[in-house]
Amino acid sequence: MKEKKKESPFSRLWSWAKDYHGGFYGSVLLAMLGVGGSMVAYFSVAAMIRILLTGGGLGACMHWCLLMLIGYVAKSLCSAASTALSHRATYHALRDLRKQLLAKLSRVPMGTILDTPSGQYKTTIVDRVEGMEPTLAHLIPEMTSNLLIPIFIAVYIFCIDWRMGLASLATTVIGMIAASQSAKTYAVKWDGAVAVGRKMANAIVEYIGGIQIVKAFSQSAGSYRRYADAVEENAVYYKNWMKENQKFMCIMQTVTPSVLLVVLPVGLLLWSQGGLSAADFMTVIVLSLGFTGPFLAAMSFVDELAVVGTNVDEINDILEARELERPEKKVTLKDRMIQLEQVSFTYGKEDEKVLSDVSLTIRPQTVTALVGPSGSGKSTIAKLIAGLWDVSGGSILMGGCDIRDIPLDQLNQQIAYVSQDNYLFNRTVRDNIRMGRLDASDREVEAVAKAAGCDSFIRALDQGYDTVCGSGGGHLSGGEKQRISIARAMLKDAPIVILDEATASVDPENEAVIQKAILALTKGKTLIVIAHRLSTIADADCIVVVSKGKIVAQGTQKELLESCPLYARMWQAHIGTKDAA
Ligand SMILES: Nc1ncnc2c1ncn2[C@@H]1O[C@H](COP(=O)(O)OP(=O)(O)OP(=O)(O)O)[C@@H](O)[C@H]1O
Repeated sequence: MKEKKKESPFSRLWSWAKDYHGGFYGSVLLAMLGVGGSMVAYFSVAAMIRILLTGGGLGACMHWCLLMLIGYVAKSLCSAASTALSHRATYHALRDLRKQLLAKLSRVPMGTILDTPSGQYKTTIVDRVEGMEPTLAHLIPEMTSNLLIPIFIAVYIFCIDWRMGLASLATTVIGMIAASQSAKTYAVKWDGAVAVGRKMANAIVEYIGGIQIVKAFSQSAGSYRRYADAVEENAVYYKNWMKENQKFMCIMQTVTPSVLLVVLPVGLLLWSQGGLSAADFMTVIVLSLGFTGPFLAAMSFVDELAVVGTNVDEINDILEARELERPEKKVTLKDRMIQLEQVSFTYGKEDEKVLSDVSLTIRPQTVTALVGPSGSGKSTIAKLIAGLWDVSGGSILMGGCDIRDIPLDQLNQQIAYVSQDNYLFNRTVRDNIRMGRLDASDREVEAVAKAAGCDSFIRALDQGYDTVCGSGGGHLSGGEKQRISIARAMLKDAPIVILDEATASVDPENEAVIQKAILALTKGKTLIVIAHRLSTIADADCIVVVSKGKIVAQGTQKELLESCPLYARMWQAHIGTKDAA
């Protein structure tokens, strides 16, 4: 079977900018008019020399002077308009591309996102996309026009005398060979530069993320090996690369403009033998001088050409990543019953099963608690129900429908999930709570905060509800973040609420307040709660004991105390801790 031809990076980039092709065509046209305008000066000088050598008058020369002025004005106006048009088209295209990338991330499995260091996403979405700017805004209009004009002049010189045509091209050909060598090494080296750059970005993101630990253990930036090594490696890589590349660039930049070194001797020889008129000789001299400027300008984009492939591939890797396969069309759910049927799950390696053969029925409007030792798989069960990951085996049904057959939006509307990390965005407290339901009024936000037991501490903050939470909620304590996360989930008013260790960071007094609030706010809803403090879930309709990825028992507290030794031990340990406290 014929293998599908890989799309070139340029056609891919061009297709990403498809809504703005008109702007790019316009900018190329204007750029060509601009370079053409700048060429008028050379043609005018050549024409004036021809006039003077053939005994023409001053009047004729004045016409050429006027044309030169018009050419200059046209060049300035057209170049400015071309730049404006190409940048407008480019930044709109880059904006759309960034939106597309972010939208894509919401459709890929969590595993893909968690397995990718966040520094890498930042580099791709911010830096690589920005790296497309020179290609779209400059390379397309400027390189095209700067290449076409010299070709036009070269044809003109060939028409005057083909030998002079060859002479005027000699240094440009050498320059092109050097430029192609530079481009070849550039493309290879750029791949390496991307790799060391990515390593450095990841190390920096990790370093900043763990800055508290670095400080707590008196580790200075220099002693943080991975970070320091990555920075050093990046610097050394660029230094060596630039050293290697320099020779090609030097050849191109010094040989190409020295066109007269060839044109003058060849022209003199032809003129002395009567093969070339003085007027034609002068015309060729002037035109060949005007020829190298645009050519060198065009060659300055060779580096950009070389990096396009790597940048486009990196962006494309995200755009083409496998998506969670979900239908678009809403389905009818019979009820809100959740059923796990022989669910197995692995985060990565097939032989490292985190859950195996888990079957569980969660009836609507009941409280189900998942308990068990650390690492037994409780959070994983919650994440699978919330649809953050796909099961590896078996199925999860909601209202009789496999959750893989429910559109992501519809599933999201059914579930409010408070995760362990209680992540808050670097926005105001009000905005963070409002993320539960974007159209909620200020009054509704405050009412839900009051119900979740956080109104009084929010009001005590410097700016009250308008206090900015800091990156990841860093300006607030663990318990405060947790309570705001609960309020956010409550505002969503989804029929199913999943609380993953929602009371772990709260002191006993507040825990009681929150428990009361949670019970009041989840009245009539299905509540799935994961709590290490067993006293908080003692009244649950069903307590599910998870151990080593399996469900070992389920029932009420009373039933489990009698029938499940693991639960009885956990309860005793919990009571013991409480007594000790
Ligand atoms: N993103 C992940 N990638 C790989 N392994 C993971 C991931 N998340 C959890 N695990 C592993 O899966 C197992 C179950 O983890 P899970 O968080 O579900 O346990 P848990 O019972 O909720 O634990 P805890 O009570 O300590 O939160 C653990 O061995 C854990 O190391």
